[in-house]
Parts: sequence; C-alpha cells; structure tokens
Amino acid sequence: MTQEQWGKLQQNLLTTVGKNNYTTWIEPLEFLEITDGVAIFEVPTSFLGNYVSQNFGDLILHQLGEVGANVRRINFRVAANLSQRPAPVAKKETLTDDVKQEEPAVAAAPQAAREDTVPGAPLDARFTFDSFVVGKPNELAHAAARRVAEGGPVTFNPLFLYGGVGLGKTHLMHAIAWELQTRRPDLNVVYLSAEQFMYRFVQALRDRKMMDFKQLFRSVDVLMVDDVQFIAGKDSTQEEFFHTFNALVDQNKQIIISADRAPGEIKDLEDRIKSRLQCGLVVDLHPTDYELRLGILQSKVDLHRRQYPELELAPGVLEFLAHRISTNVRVLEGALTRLFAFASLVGRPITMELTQDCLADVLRASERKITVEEIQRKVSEHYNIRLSDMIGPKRVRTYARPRQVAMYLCKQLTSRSLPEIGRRFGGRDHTTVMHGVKRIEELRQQDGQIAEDLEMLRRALEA
Ligand SMILES: Nc1ncnc2c1ncn2[C@@H]1O[C@H](COP(=O)(O)OP(=O)(O)OP(=O)(O)O)[C@@H](O)[C@H]1O
Repeated sequence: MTQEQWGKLQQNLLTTVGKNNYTTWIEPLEFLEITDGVAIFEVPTSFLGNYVSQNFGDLILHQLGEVGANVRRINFRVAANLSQRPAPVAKKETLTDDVKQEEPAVAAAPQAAREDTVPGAPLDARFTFDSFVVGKPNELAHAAARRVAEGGPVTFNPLFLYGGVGLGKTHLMHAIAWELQTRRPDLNVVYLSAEQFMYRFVQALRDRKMMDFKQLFRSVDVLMVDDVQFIAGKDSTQEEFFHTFNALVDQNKQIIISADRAPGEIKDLEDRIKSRLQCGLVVDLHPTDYELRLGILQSKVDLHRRQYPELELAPGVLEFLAHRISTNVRVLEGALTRLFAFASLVGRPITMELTQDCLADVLRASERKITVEEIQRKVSEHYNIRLSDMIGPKRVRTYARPRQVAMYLCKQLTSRSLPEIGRRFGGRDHTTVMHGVKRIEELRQQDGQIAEDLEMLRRALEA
C-alpha cells in the first residue's frame, strides 16, 4: 500500500469514526509498511497503539482489505527514541528488532529479547483462550490446542491445525503461546509464520550463518509455524524445514503447525513433509455455524459496550448478523466494529434499520454467497453425474451418495433450512435431507475419501 492509499483510507476512517475519534486516534498513526501480511504503523505511545488496536483495529483491517491490501494483521510500533537505540541497522532488521524491543499493542514473545534464541514473531495480545469462543465447528481444534498449551509430556507431534480463511487458526496458535509462557516460562516457545521462517533461512544463507540458524532452531522447545502452505514449492526452505522438524521431533520437542488446508492437500509440498505433518494430530476448524457466529458476536459486543456504553442495541440485530454474515469471523468482527462506530457517530441506537444501512455492502457481499444450485452443479461435476440424476428420483448409490454430499454442503454452506433444501432436491422431505446430512457427517469421520471430497468441494465453492 502506498502512502497515497493510506491517505485515502484515512479519509474513509474519518467518515466512519468521526472527527473527534479521528483526530485523537487515527491521525497520529504513521503508516510504515506491509510486511509478511502485517501492516506496521508507528505510534507516539504504546497507550495509543493499544487503544487503537482494541477499538479500531478491526475497522482499519477491514478498510485495508477494501483498498486491496493483503493484510492479515496490524502491529503498532512505538516511535523510536533514537538516543536509546543501539547502532543503526538495515531497515528490515530495524523493524523486526523494534517489534521485539517495544512493548506495543502487540506484545513480543518473551524469548524474542534473548539473543541466543530464535526471534519469534510478536503475539497479538487479544488472541488468548479467554477470548476464543468455542462451538461445535472448532471444539476439537480448541481441545487439542488446550492440551498442547498445558505444556505436559508431548503426546501428539506435530499438532496440525487447518481451516479456511479467518476461522481462528492464528488466534489459537497465539493462545497456545500465551498460555505456555504463563505455565512454563522455562520453555523456549517460538511462534513464527512460514514466511518468516523462510526469510530467516534466506538471511542465514546470505550471511553465511547457516550453522547458527540450525543451532538456534534446534534449541527451541516448542516451535509454532503458522501458514505452512507458504513454503510449498520453495525447495530449499522445505528441505531446511524438514531437517528442523525432524531434529525437534527426535528430541521430543512439541511442534504446532497451521495451514489453510490438510497436509495431503498442500500442492507442491514434498511427500516426505506431508507424511511427517500427518504423523501427529491433524484437526480442522470447520466453517462457523450460526450458533458459533452468534456466540462470537455476543462476546465482541461486550467489548464494544465498554467503549460505547451509551449505545442501545436492539434485540435481534446480532441474530440477524449471525444469520446473514457467514463468510468468516474476521468479516463478522469488522461488521460489528463498523456498526458500533457508525451508530456512535450518528448518535442513534443500533436498530435493524441502521444495521442494514450501515452494512449494506457487507450484507450484499454475503448475499452473493453460495447457492444450492451452485452446490448441486459442482457436486455433480465432481462425481461426474448429470444434474438431473442428482435431483431426480433414482436411488442407486452412484446418485444417492453425491446427492447426500450436496445436501450436506447445502446445510453447511447456505442458510437454507432442511425443508427448503429438500424442495430444491426434487421435492424431498426434510427428514430425507436430515438423514443424508447425518450420514455424510458420519462418513466424513470414517472415510478419508469422502472427507477429502468434501474439503475439495468446499474450497471450490468458497473460492
Ligand atoms: N472462535 C473464535 N472466537 C473469537 N474470535 C475468533 C474466533 N475465531 C476467529 N476469531 C477472530 O477472527 C479473526 C480471524 O482469526 P485468525 O486470524 O486466527 O484466522 P486465521 O484462521 O488464522 O485466518 P488466515 O487464514 O487469514 O490466517 C481474529 O480477530 C480472531 O480473533
């Protein structure tokens, strides 16, 4: 993102948050750069950074997305007091070191300050187990994360968490790191993205410090690598990752990995790595369901209420949002932040009408969501059967199984009710749909092929 784009974005923020908020909180932010999907802003004090992170973080993230910036998180770096700085170093180095040294909105992992350990990435102070809402789609991932965070004997290695965009992988990884820091401060816990792993590896190669690199990474007690799909196709990084991985597993050190898909599905990842990644416990974060979305909204509302205690929230608004915005949690959070900021700006209670006005674009975008017809089409293509056979009355398994898969996906990915789905499948009864959905849910647990089909179809539909 250029400074000019940031200027435009500031204008948008001005209209959303109001002049007072803008002058106090947004104007002092200085945009520095986007690196590894993290937008870095310089702030005059850590207090300001903290406040902006908590109150406007999601809004800024949302707006960055709107101008096409590929940003997953924002970090705030307190403006440097040059007299206290060590010798100046290269720009990228300065940034990493600064993020480590400051105590900004996003706290740095404690090990980062130690010189003889691997510098990890900063942890987001908001991403703890306390703030993670558990529901059916993420309960297994959450339980596994909790277990690992206890820091007891290593039982499954690695823990591999995967799931679609914005479903909480990074949140869980950070939560594990925070918890381990509290319970086991003696452990050297390192969290970083696969991109950062590659960056450090390339840097070590360039500086001829490979031995140091190897030693540092092998001295870690818990290694957490986020978004591992990033190293796919990057041969030498994969090679090094493989050796690091093996060395740590041999020493019985815990490894936690996240990715946007299952190990077997990551293209251009060496088979030996795939199989290594599958050795431990592989758990996925399923797309959110209505109940989880509502739970998340309720927990976030409590935070917003603290900032805007005067705002009234009409009954039914959260239910409406949970129902209508089913893309991912990040979008859901952004919508809520915007809603509160907007209502405060115009000084009106949050009613259904105001919600529809304020979030018209988000709602429209979610409306353009997956339809029953799209699912039917994709599933019939996938199984190579005719659409008419999928919807028609034939009961042979060649058609019945894909039909059940399609019904299951309709239940998961659309907000249609069971009777509605039944109607779209040649006027079938809702109990037939319910049976189909249940059967596929069972098969998903028992039959790897079905699980893989479902995952592939879901991704194709969500793309
Ligand atoms: N169950 C949950 N409870 C509370 N907040 C959640 C939950 N799941 C996700 N979030 C929030 O949604 C946002 C996106 O989550 P996160 O960054 O962890 O997603 P991700 O799966 O790592 O996505 P990506 O693939 O884009 O990296 C974060 O602000 C996170 O706190």
